[in-house]
Amino acid sequence: MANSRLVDVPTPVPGIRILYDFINEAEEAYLLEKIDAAGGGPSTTSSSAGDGEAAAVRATRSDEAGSATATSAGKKSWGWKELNGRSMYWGGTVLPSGSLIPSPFPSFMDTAWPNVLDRIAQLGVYDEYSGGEGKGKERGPNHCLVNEYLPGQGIMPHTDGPAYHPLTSTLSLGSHTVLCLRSPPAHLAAPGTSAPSEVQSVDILLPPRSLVLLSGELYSTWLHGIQPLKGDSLPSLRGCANWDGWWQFQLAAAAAAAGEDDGEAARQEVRKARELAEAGKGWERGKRVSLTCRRPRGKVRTGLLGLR
Ligand SMILES: O=C(O)CCC(=O)C(=O)O
Ligand SMILES: [Fe+2]
Repeated sequence: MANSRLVDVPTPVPGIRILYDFINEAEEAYLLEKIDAAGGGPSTTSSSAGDGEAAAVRATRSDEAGSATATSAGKKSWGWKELNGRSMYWGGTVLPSGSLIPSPFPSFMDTAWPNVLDRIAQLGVYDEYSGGEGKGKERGPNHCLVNEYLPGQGIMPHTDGPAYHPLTSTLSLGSHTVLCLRSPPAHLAAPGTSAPSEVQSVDILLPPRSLVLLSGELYSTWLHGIQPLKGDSLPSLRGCANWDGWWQFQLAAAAAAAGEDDGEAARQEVRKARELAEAGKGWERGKRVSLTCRRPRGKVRTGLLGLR
Protein backbone atom coordinates (compact mmCIF):
# COMPACT_ATOMS: atom_id res chain seq x y z
CA MET A 1 0.00 0.00 0.00
CA ALA A 2 1.53 3.23 -1.09
CA ASN A 3 2.33 5.87 1.47
CA SER A 4 1.26 8.46 -1.06
CA ARG A 5 -2.27 7.77 0.06
CA LEU A 6 -1.42 9.29 3.44
CA VAL A 7 -2.68 12.85 3.46
CA ASP A 8 -1.39 15.53 5.83
CA VAL A 9 -4.19 17.41 7.56
CA PRO A 10 -3.41 21.11 8.03
CA THR A 11 -3.38 21.76 11.79
CA PRO A 12 -1.79 24.54 13.90
CA VAL A 13 0.83 22.01 15.02
CA PRO A 14 1.63 19.21 12.54
CA GLY A 15 0.93 15.61 13.49
CA ILE A 16 -2.25 14.37 11.81
CA ARG A 17 -2.21 12.23 8.72
CA ILE A 18 -5.17 10.38 7.33
CA LEU A 19 -5.59 7.56 4.86
CA TYR A 20 -9.09 7.57 3.40
CA ASP A 21 -10.58 4.26 2.29
CA PHE A 22 -7.91 2.31 4.13
CA ILE A 23 -10.27 -0.63 3.78
CA ASN A 24 -13.21 -1.18 1.45
CA GLU A 25 -16.89 -1.64 2.32
CA ALA A 26 -16.78 -5.43 2.20
CA GLU A 27 -13.83 -5.47 4.61
CA GLU A 28 -15.59 -3.00 6.87
CA ALA A 29 -18.77 -5.14 7.05
CA TYR A 30 -16.71 -8.26 7.70
CA LEU A 31 -14.70 -6.59 10.47
CA LEU A 32 -17.80 -5.20 12.18
CA GLU A 33 -19.34 -8.65 12.31
CA LYS A 34 -16.17 -10.36 13.49
CA ILE A 35 -15.45 -7.72 16.12
CA ASP A 36 -18.89 -8.19 17.63
CA ALA A 37 -18.37 -11.93 17.70
CA ALA A 38 -14.92 -11.51 19.30
CA GLY A 39 -16.52 -9.35 21.98
CA GLY A 40 -19.20 -11.88 22.76
CA GLY A 41 -22.11 -10.74 20.65
CA PRO A 42 -23.90 -7.67 19.37
CA SER A 43 -24.91 -4.77 21.55
CA THR A 44 -28.10 -5.22 23.53
CA THR A 45 -28.12 -1.57 24.51
CA SER A 46 -28.50 0.02 21.12
CA SER A 47 -31.78 1.66 22.02
CA SER A 48 -30.59 3.06 25.33
CA ALA A 49 -28.65 5.79 23.56
CA GLY A 50 -31.92 7.27 22.49
CA ASP A 51 -32.98 8.50 25.88
CA GLY A 52 -31.57 10.61 28.64
CA GLU A 53 -28.37 8.62 28.88
CA ALA A 54 -27.40 9.73 25.45
CA ALA A 55 -25.05 12.38 26.70
CA ALA A 56 -22.81 9.73 28.22
CA VAL A 57 -19.21 10.56 27.59
CA ARG A 58 -16.89 7.77 28.43
CA ALA A 59 -14.06 8.64 30.71
CA THR A 60 -10.61 8.13 29.29
CA ARG A 61 -10.14 4.49 28.79
CA SER A 62 -6.79 4.38 27.09
CA ASP A 63 -5.01 3.68 30.34
CA GLU A 64 -7.41 0.93 31.19
CA ALA A 65 -5.44 -1.52 29.18
CA GLY A 66 -2.59 -0.75 31.54
CA SER A 67 -4.52 -1.36 34.69
CA ALA A 68 -6.49 -4.33 33.50
CA THR A 69 -6.09 -7.56 35.36
CA ALA A 70 -2.99 -9.21 34.01
CA THR A 71 -3.84 -12.49 32.43
CA SER A 72 -1.25 -15.13 31.88
CA ALA A 73 0.65 -14.62 28.67
CA GLY A 74 -0.94 -16.26 25.69
CA LYS A 75 -4.42 -16.28 27.12
CA LYS A 76 -7.16 -14.47 25.31
CA SER A 77 -8.53 -11.53 27.21
CA TRP A 78 -11.17 -10.45 24.72
CA GLY A 79 -14.72 -9.55 25.55
CA TRP A 80 -16.71 -6.34 25.59
CA LYS A 81 -16.60 -4.29 28.77
CA GLU A 82 -19.30 -1.74 29.37
CA LEU A 83 -18.39 1.72 30.66
CA ASN A 84 -20.46 4.45 29.03
CA GLY A 85 -19.96 2.55 25.80
CA ARG A 86 -18.41 -0.79 25.11
CA SER A 87 -14.71 -1.42 24.75
CA MET A 88 -12.15 -4.21 24.78
CA TYR A 89 -8.50 -4.58 24.00
CA TRP A 90 -6.47 -7.09 22.05
CA GLY A 91 -2.81 -7.94 21.99
CA GLY A 92 -2.13 -8.07 25.70
CA THR A 93 -1.79 -6.07 28.86
CA VAL A 94 0.21 -2.85 28.82
CA LEU A 95 1.97 -2.14 32.10
CA PRO A 96 2.43 1.47 33.24
CA SER A 97 6.13 1.09 32.33
CA GLY A 98 5.08 0.46 28.73
CA SER A 99 5.96 -3.25 28.84
CA LEU A 100 3.53 -5.52 27.05
CA ILE A 101 2.46 -8.90 28.35
CA PRO A 102 1.25 -10.23 25.04
CA SER A 103 -1.87 -12.20 24.32
CA PRO A 104 -3.34 -13.20 20.97
CA PHE A 105 -5.23 -11.06 18.51
CA PRO A 106 -8.33 -12.23 16.69
CA SER A 107 -7.07 -13.73 13.43
CA PHE A 108 -8.55 -10.99 11.22
CA MET A 109 -6.10 -8.58 12.85
CA ASP A 110 -2.83 -10.41 12.39
CA THR A 111 -2.95 -13.67 10.45
CA ALA A 112 -6.00 -13.74 8.19
CA TRP A 113 -7.71 -11.36 5.77
CA PRO A 114 -8.00 -8.43 6.01
CA ASN A 115 -5.00 -8.47 8.37
CA VAL A 116 -5.37 -4.95 9.71
CA LEU A 117 -2.09 -4.91 11.65
CA ASP A 118 0.01 -5.95 8.69
CA ARG A 119 -1.63 -3.37 6.48
CA ILE A 120 -0.70 -0.69 8.98
CA ALA A 121 2.81 -2.14 9.36
CA GLN A 122 3.31 -1.94 5.60
CA LEU A 123 2.84 1.80 5.68
CA GLY A 124 6.26 1.85 7.34
CA VAL A 125 5.17 4.53 9.78
CA TYR A 126 6.12 2.46 12.85
CA ASP A 127 9.55 1.53 11.53
CA GLU A 128 11.31 4.15 13.62
CA TYR A 129 9.93 2.45 16.73
CA SER A 130 10.03 -1.21 15.68
CA GLY A 131 13.21 -1.34 13.62
CA GLY A 132 11.21 -1.96 10.46
CA GLU A 133 11.79 -5.71 10.42
CA GLY A 134 9.28 -8.48 9.95
CA LYS A 135 5.56 -8.38 9.29
CA GLY A 136 2.43 -7.34 11.10
CA LYS A 137 2.79 -6.72 14.81
CA GLU A 138 6.58 -7.14 14.76
CA ARG A 139 6.89 -4.14 12.47
CA GLY A 140 3.74 -2.17 13.18
CA PRO A 141 1.36 -1.70 16.09
CA ASN A 142 1.11 -4.65 18.49
CA HIS A 143 -1.78 -3.55 20.67
CA CYS A 144 -5.35 -2.56 19.87
CA LEU A 145 -8.09 -0.87 21.86
CA VAL A 146 -11.60 -1.36 20.48
CA ASN A 147 -14.24 1.24 21.31
CA GLU A 148 -17.88 1.19 20.29
CA TYR A 149 -19.86 4.45 20.20
CA LEU A 150 -23.60 4.56 19.82
CA PRO A 151 -25.01 7.88 18.56
CA GLY A 152 -24.76 10.30 21.46
CA GLN A 153 -21.70 8.66 23.01
CA GLY A 154 -18.25 10.21 23.00
CA ILE A 155 -14.95 10.22 24.84
CA MET A 156 -13.65 12.96 27.12
CA PRO A 157 -10.62 15.01 26.08
CA HIS A 158 -7.44 13.16 27.08
CA THR A 159 -3.96 12.18 26.02
CA ASP A 160 -3.00 8.56 25.45
CA GLY A 161 -0.09 8.77 27.86
CA PRO A 162 3.58 7.82 27.87
CA ALA A 163 3.21 4.03 27.87
CA TYR A 164 3.01 4.04 24.05
CA HIS A 165 5.21 5.37 21.29
CA PRO A 166 3.72 8.68 20.14
CA LEU A 167 1.93 7.36 17.08
CA THR A 168 -1.66 6.18 17.21
CA SER A 169 -3.42 4.70 14.20
CA THR A 170 -7.18 4.56 14.45
CA LEU A 171 -9.44 2.80 12.00
CA SER A 172 -13.06 4.02 11.96
CA LEU A 173 -15.80 1.52 11.13
CA GLY A 174 -19.53 1.96 10.60
CA SER A 175 -19.97 5.71 10.87
CA HIS A 176 -18.14 8.98 10.60
CA THR A 177 -17.30 10.99 13.68
CA VAL A 178 -15.51 14.22 14.47
CA LEU A 179 -12.31 14.09 16.51
CA CYS A 180 -11.68 17.28 18.50
CA LEU A 181 -8.10 18.24 19.28
CA ARG A 182 -7.15 21.04 21.57
CA SER A 183 -3.89 22.51 22.77
CA PRO A 184 -2.82 21.67 26.30
CA PRO A 185 -3.38 23.87 29.29
CA ALA A 186 -0.13 25.78 29.86
CA HIS A 187 1.01 23.59 32.76
CA LEU A 188 0.88 20.48 30.56
CA ALA A 189 2.71 21.91 27.57
CA ALA A 190 5.97 20.23 26.64
CA PRO A 191 8.98 21.87 28.27
CA GLY A 192 10.63 24.29 25.88
CA THR A 193 7.49 24.91 23.86
CA SER A 194 5.79 28.20 24.41
CA ALA A 195 2.20 27.32 25.08
CA PRO A 196 0.02 29.95 23.46
CA SER A 197 -2.09 31.81 25.98
CA GLU A 198 -5.22 30.98 24.06
CA VAL A 199 -6.37 27.43 23.67
CA GLN A 200 -6.12 26.32 20.06
CA SER A 201 -8.44 23.68 18.72
CA VAL A 202 -9.00 21.80 15.52
CA ASP A 203 -11.65 19.31 14.45
CA ILE A 204 -10.96 16.40 12.14
CA LEU A 205 -13.61 14.50 10.19
CA LEU A 206 -13.05 10.76 10.49
CA PRO A 207 -15.03 9.13 7.68
CA PRO A 208 -15.84 5.41 7.98
CA ARG A 209 -13.01 3.18 6.69
CA SER A 210 -10.40 5.88 7.23
CA LEU A 211 -7.20 5.37 9.19
CA VAL A 212 -6.06 8.45 11.09
CA LEU A 213 -2.52 8.78 12.46
CA LEU A 214 -1.90 11.03 15.43
CA SER A 215 1.73 11.77 16.28
CA GLY A 216 4.27 14.17 17.74
CA GLU A 217 3.14 16.96 20.01
CA LEU A 218 -0.44 16.36 18.98
CA TYR A 219 -0.07 12.92 20.51
CA SER A 220 2.03 13.88 23.51
CA THR A 221 0.54 17.11 24.81
CA TRP A 222 -2.60 18.03 22.93
CA LEU A 223 -5.88 16.59 24.14
CA HIS A 224 -8.17 14.60 21.87
CA GLY A 225 -11.78 13.63 22.40
CA ILE A 226 -15.14 13.07 20.74
CA GLN A 227 -18.18 15.11 21.72
CA PRO A 228 -21.18 13.02 22.75
CA LEU A 229 -23.39 14.08 19.84
CA LYS A 230 -26.01 12.29 17.80
CA GLY A 231 -25.04 14.20 14.70
CA ASP A 232 -22.81 16.92 13.28
CA SER A 233 -24.22 20.14 11.90
CA LEU A 234 -23.12 21.37 8.51
CA PRO A 235 -21.12 24.26 10.03
CA SER A 236 -19.28 21.76 12.24
CA LEU A 237 -18.52 19.51 9.29
CA ARG A 238 -17.36 22.41 7.16
CA GLY A 239 -15.25 23.58 10.06
CA CYS A 240 -13.24 20.34 10.04
CA ALA A 241 -9.66 20.91 8.93
CA ASN A 242 -9.99 18.14 6.34
CA TRP A 243 -13.51 18.78 4.99
CA ASP A 244 -12.21 20.12 1.70
CA GLY A 245 -9.36 17.61 1.60
CA TRP A 246 -11.78 14.75 1.99
CA TRP A 247 -13.83 15.86 -1.01
CA GLN A 248 -10.64 16.35 -3.00
CA PHE A 249 -9.69 12.80 -2.18
CA GLN A 250 -13.07 11.54 -3.34
CA LEU A 251 -12.78 13.42 -6.62
CA ALA A 252 -9.42 11.85 -7.33
CA ALA A 253 -10.51 8.38 -6.17
CA ALA A 254 -13.69 8.44 -8.27
CA ALA A 255 -11.80 9.56 -11.37
CA ALA A 256 -9.13 6.90 -10.86
CA ALA A 257 -11.73 4.17 -10.42
CA ALA A 258 -13.68 5.26 -13.48
CA GLY A 259 -10.74 5.32 -15.86
CA GLU A 260 -9.89 7.82 -18.57
CA ASP A 261 -13.13 7.82 -20.52
CA ASP A 262 -15.53 8.11 -17.61
CA GLY A 263 -13.35 10.13 -15.26
CA GLU A 264 -15.12 13.43 -15.77
CA ALA A 265 -18.58 11.90 -15.24
CA ALA A 266 -17.36 10.33 -12.01
CA ARG A 267 -15.96 13.63 -10.81
CA GLN A 268 -19.26 15.27 -11.62
CA GLU A 269 -21.03 12.76 -9.37
CA VAL A 270 -18.74 13.67 -6.48
CA ARG A 271 -19.30 17.39 -7.05
CA LYS A 272 -23.05 16.78 -6.96
CA ALA A 273 -22.76 14.76 -3.75
CA ARG A 274 -20.80 17.59 -2.17
CA GLU A 275 -23.37 20.18 -3.25
CA LEU A 276 -26.11 18.04 -1.78
CA ALA A 277 -24.20 17.59 1.49
CA GLU A 278 -23.49 21.30 1.72
CA ALA A 279 -27.13 22.19 1.06
CA GLY A 280 -28.24 19.91 3.91
CA LYS A 281 -28.35 20.25 7.68
CA GLY A 282 -25.48 17.93 8.48
CA TRP A 283 -25.03 14.25 9.16
CA GLU A 284 -26.41 11.96 11.80
CA ARG A 285 -23.94 9.68 13.47
CA GLY A 286 -24.49 5.93 13.39
CA LYS A 287 -22.88 3.24 15.49
CA ARG A 288 -19.13 3.57 15.17
CA VAL A 289 -16.47 1.10 16.17
CA SER A 290 -12.89 2.30 16.33
CA LEU A 291 -9.71 0.24 16.40
CA THR A 292 -6.99 2.27 18.08
CA CYS A 293 -3.72 0.53 17.25
CA ARG A 294 -0.56 1.43 19.12
CA ARG A 295 2.88 0.20 20.08
CA PRO A 296 3.80 0.25 23.76
CA ARG A 297 7.24 1.69 24.45
CA GLY A 298 8.59 -1.08 26.62
CA LYS A 299 9.66 -4.65 26.07
CA VAL A 300 7.39 -7.41 24.91
CA ARG A 301 7.66 -9.90 27.76
CA THR A 302 7.95 -13.35 26.35
CA GLY A 303 8.85 -15.52 29.35
CA LEU A 304 6.67 -17.80 31.44
CA LEU A 305 3.51 -15.90 32.31
CA GLY A 306 5.10 -12.92 30.67
CA LEU A 307 7.00 -12.18 33.85
CA ARG A 308 10.53 -12.81 32.73
O1 LIG B 1 -12.43 6.24 19.07
C1 LIG B 1 -11.55 7.03 18.74
O2 LIG B 1 -11.41 7.41 17.59
C2 LIG B 1 -10.61 7.57 19.77
C3 LIG B 1 -10.38 6.65 20.91
C4 LIG B 1 -9.37 7.17 21.87
O3 LIG B 1 -8.89 8.26 21.77
C5 LIG B 1 -8.91 6.32 22.98
O4 LIG B 1 -9.58 5.32 23.30
O5 LIG B 1 -7.87 6.65 23.56
FE1 LIG C 1 -7.12 8.45 22.93
